[in-house]
Amino acid sequence: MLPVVTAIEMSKADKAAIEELRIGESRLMELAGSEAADIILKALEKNDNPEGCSFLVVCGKGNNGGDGFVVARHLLNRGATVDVVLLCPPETLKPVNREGYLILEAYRHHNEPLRIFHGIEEAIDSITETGYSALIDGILGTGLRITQAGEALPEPIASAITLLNTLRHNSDALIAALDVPSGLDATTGLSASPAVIADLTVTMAFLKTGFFFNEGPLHCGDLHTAEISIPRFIAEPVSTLLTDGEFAAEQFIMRNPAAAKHQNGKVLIIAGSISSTSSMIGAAMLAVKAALKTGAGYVCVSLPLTHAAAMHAFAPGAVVIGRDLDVIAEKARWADAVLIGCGLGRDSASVSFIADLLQRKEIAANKLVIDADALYALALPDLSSLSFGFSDAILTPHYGEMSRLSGFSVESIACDPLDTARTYAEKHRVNLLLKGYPTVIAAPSDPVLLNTTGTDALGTAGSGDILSGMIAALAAKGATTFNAGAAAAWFHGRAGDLAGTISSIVSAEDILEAIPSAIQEIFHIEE
Ligand SMILES: NC(=O)C1=CN([C@@H]2O[C@H](COP(=O)(O)OP(=O)(O)OC[C@H]3O[C@@H](n4cnc5c(N)ncnc54)[C@H](O)[C@@H]3O)[C@@H](O)[C@H]2O)[C@@H](O)CC1
Ligand SMILES: Nc1ncnc2c1ncn2[C@@H]1O[C@H](COP(=O)(O)OP(=O)(O)O)[C@@H](O)[C@H]1O
Ligand SMILES: [K+]
Repeated sequence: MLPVVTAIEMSKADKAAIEELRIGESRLMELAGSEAADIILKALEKNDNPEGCSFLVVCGKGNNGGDGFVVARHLLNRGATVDVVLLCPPETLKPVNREGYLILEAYRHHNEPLRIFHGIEEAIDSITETGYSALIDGILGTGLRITQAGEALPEPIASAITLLNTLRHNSDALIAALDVPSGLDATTGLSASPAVIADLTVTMAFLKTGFFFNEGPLHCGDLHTAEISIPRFIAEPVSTLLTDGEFAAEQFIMRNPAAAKHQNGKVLIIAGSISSTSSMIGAAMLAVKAALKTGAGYVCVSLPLTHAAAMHAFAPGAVVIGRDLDVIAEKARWADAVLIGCGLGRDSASVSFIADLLQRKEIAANKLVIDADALYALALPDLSSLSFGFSDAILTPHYGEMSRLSGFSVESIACDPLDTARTYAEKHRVNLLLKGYPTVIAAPSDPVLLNTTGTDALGTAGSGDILSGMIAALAAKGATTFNAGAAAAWFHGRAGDLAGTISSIVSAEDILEAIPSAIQEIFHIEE
């Protein structure tokens, strides 16, 4: 799994590479610039013949601008035409960046196809053509910190960003951002005003957390990582990792050829409810079917027995038990994992039923997936300490449920889901899967995982019930609830992708049907 770092973690890794490994800063910058030039030319499909291509490289006063000077030189070396805009007086550049700039000045004396504009006004006055192949953004990188979305950037940075976005809009030129699209906070993904909208981002050494949250995905375009000789070990321990297919495959434990149903993952699902005014049996049905489609050998579901026939018609393989607490506790002892919550209801009788269940040792000591109405109950002040008694549990809130559990507003959770999930998991000593895009999976101490599979295809009623059933199945088959949560999020996202070509019309039933393909696909990747 790839590391994903904050701006502070990146700067620590830079510092460690320079001080501990004694890699010179100019060596890092040389690699950053030459790799970026290579990646940009490949993205333009001009790697074999860059001659005839022209580039505009805009350089700020920090090291991001330093990367820009190196990119400009390598593009010139490959035969391209280059215009460079320097946004600050050259004498204010720090030595490593001034060196890059002075080399370019020296190139000019050799009649290279290079123009250097000093200041944004000179650039705007001189740039008449719109025939650039790409516009390269070396204005701001990980050094930018913003405190709120839409924060105004000062001049000349604001005009430089506007120039890039306008040229992109009025021509065929792509914007390639160096390290981070300028104006985007590399840690939070909050964007300043204005901020570069890149077609591709060539990031140095490691992906940044800000690419995945808030406005990050809207600004980055295609993500490429440049290897700049900052080895992974120097960034350890990594606090955030990106899930991938290989990780998901490892958590999917295959059936033993000689194994019977009760050896292939026994799941107990306590879900669904019926009142005089409504029925939420569908939530139980989706969770049950999802667990079966994810390969659970045996699924038992507790729901009002009046609905057993409907459940049998939908999922004949499932066994139905009623609501007797002792019968449920006995089944929990039999099960390898228990899922509680989907559609259980929020009236006082349902809440006390859930509280009774969560205090039963057969349930609390088992692998436990807690979703929906069980999260509602757990958020009540009297019950919030119950999570300390769980052996291996995962809570699966969306932002609304997280708000109730944590007391933070949905807005503040959306602003920093990574920190919200990490802090809650640490404080309550429980695993937490915070649903969203991306989904964040946090444990009390392990690194946090990010899952980026899935699209708005998953934004349909019942999609979360399906995810819970999938987590319970993977946990029952042998994974820890943390790993089962992260792997299920991966498969769930892929099932959404495979469920239909038009994401806007994907339904919960379509996602269910696509689960086997999403799992099979992983094993094809591995072959
Ligand atoms: N050794 C290193 O540190 C390496 C750094 N590299 C590059 O260096 C970049 C980071 O360089 P720097 O730390 O110099 O920072 P930047 O080049 O990102 O620029 C920081 C500048 O932005 C200004 N700034 C910060 N917040 C602002 C705000 N809210 N409004 C207006 N201005 C603001 C700062 O005063 C500073 O002048 C990386 O993104 C990467 O491109 C790479 O060359 C690899 C090696
Ligand atoms: N636009 C989206 N992109 C990616 N994933 C999404 C999107 N919208 C919803 N999802 C995913 O769909 C699921 C919805 O869960 P939830 O809100 O609990 O649904 P329900 O309560 O209807 O079962 C979560 O896993 C969430 O991450
Ligand atoms: K940049």
